[in-house]
Amino acid sequence: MASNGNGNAIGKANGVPAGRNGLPKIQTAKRQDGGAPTVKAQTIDELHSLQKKKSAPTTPLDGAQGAFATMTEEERHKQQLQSISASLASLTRETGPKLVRGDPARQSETPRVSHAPDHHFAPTFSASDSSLKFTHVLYNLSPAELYEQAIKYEKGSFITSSGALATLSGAKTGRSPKDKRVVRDDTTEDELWWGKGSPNIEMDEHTFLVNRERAVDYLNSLDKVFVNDQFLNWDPENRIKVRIVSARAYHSLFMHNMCIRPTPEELENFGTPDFTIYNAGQFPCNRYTHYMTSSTSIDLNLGRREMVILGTQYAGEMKKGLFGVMHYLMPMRQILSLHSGCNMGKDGDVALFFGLSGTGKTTLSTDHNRYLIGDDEHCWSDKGVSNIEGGCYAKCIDLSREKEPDIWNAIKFGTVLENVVFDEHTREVDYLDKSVTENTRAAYPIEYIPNAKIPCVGPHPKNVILLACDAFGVLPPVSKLNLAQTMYHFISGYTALVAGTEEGVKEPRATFSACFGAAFIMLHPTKYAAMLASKMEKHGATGWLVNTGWSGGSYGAGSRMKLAYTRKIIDAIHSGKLLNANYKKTEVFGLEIPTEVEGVPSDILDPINTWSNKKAYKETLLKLGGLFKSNFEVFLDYKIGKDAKLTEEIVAAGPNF
Ligand SMILES: Nc1ncnc2c1ncn2[C@@H]1O[C@H](COP(=O)(O)OP(=O)(O)O)[C@@H](O)[C@H]1O
Ligand SMILES: C=C(OP(=O)(O)O)C(=O)O
Ligand SMILES: [Ca+2]
Ligand SMILES: [Mn+2]
Repeated sequence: MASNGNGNAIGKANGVPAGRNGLPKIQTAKRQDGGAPTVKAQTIDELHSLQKKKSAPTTPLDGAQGAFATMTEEERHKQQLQSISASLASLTRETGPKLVRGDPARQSETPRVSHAPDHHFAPTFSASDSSLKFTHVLYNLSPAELYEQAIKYEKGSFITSSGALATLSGAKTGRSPKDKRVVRDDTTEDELWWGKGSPNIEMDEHTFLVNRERAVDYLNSLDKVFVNDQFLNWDPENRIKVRIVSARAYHSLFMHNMCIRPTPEELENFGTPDFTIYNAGQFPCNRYTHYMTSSTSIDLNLGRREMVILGTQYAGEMKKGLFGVMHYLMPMRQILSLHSGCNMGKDGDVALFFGLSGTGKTTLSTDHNRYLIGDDEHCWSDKGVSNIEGGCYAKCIDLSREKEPDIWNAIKFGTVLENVVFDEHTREVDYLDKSVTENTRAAYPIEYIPNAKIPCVGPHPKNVILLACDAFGVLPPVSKLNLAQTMYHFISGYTALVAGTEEGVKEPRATFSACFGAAFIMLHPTKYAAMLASKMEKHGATGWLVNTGWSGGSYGAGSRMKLAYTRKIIDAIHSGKLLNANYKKTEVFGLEIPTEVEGVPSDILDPINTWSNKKAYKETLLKLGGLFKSNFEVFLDYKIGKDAKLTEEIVAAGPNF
């Protein structure tokens, strides 16, 4: 600042006499008390030990409540280690792994090493070296601790300028649905959906155990493993306890963000998990193992309540794997599991956003004017809706502060940023850069969204919005559906697979995925459809089909629907205005489309107006209609619900030409 004749400006700052260059002089004078305050430490090690106070996350008890209130910290640790030791025990050897709590690198600082009780440890000559080593358990670490672990030990971990943890997921940057297998046993044989169209590719119990042993051996061969004990489902009566054993801080932080985080009291009473994931993703499966067709295998065993991951580090496998488990467990309790986002207006009006990956569930459910219940996985029970997860997983390719401010602001300390590219020096992320993958992702706790509704539950939905990203550009931006049409489109699950989320998809391609989540459903689609129909009917919900894909031509010729327009359409659905608009019926699909929506140019509402070549439009429309018809053929033999009339209506609700 230039001097303007004010004597204080140069001579003194805050009353401290100025030294050379006008800067305040450094105080070196001795204090009256005989010296500057000194730390209460005699050695450097002691000084460092002062830095950290004992706290909750790894020792979750404040002593007051709970059945274990009388337990000492040591006893509690012992019990936790016993439970984890049981999780990690080999099924073929006599000895369980010897577990130690804490970071092996820090053992000098925390000398109190508690050994896992080795109940069946009896040294024999058959014991291998693996049973003689220790495995350190990093249990429910905090985000800060996980950052340190990642940055120290995992190549490709960096802190971005906004504080997020940038990581690389390795060779796989999307899910591998073709490598996902489900154990077919006497029970699942009858219960699950097998065969054409089903995501459940079978494997036998023995092969599962071979892969399980491989994963467990790999994990036990490491110096340390991360263990997360967390919950799924905000409906307290239907909460599921999950344990995730993984080798990377990245995976542990991802699940910390994505699952529901237990309070210290809840963790204290955690007990035995209902489901366990063994994530040995850095280690491949063995191609000589029966059924293995690549180095990647994601194996689900519902009987054992376990999942094994080999040969992929893509973190989405864990959350979507658990989603599959919920698609099995919840319908058994008459609860419908939904691959949908969910939000609620100020008046308590709830909307569901169904859609396949990349169609806009996360983007459109994250709405500054509404409460976010969740972005991806929900349950609909007799009491209303509940989120399964405790976090969101947003696509961030082309993310901008202007278009998606809430997601932008959620990318801060604690958030996992997968496979993004950033400036080497400033660590500013370039969200346009697809060098690593188009499927760049951010995983953050749901409370990072300012309007998150905690607990993440709400009343029965009023609107059921089916999102389709139509790469052909012939579906209208919005159509109002009757119940039969809603069911037809729900079972069809049409969209274009957008590049990146699944391996090998490089450009949008038409796909049909039953219930908008065929990769995750475990029962026949008509089971979920029947539940959805009866719930929508009972609670008077309206169905909508929203095309978030192309307009003005197919992919390559037209362009993606403007997000601003889609938001206006969604606003009109929420407000109830669209329910009472004027409608006309389209050819072929017989969809009811509004003639006007506030804030949206009327001419785009009927896609024919946006195509310069009307003949090409008509041909493309018929082509898509044909794809719908042939896709639906496999469902014609099934009855939906108890009422045969509904089935007939649903079949008739498809394209007609
Ligand atoms: N009209 C639109 N509606 C919704 N999303 C759009 C639209 N146009 C572009 N997008 C982009 O498409 C992507 C949708 O991804 P996301 O919301 O994460 O999907 P999902 O949660 O269903 O997997 C986002 O990157 C979003 O910015
Ligand atoms: C993470 C995924 O889901 P979504 O794109 O629906 O968020 C996925 O399909 O792998
Ligand atoms: Ca999805
Ligand atoms: Mn999503």
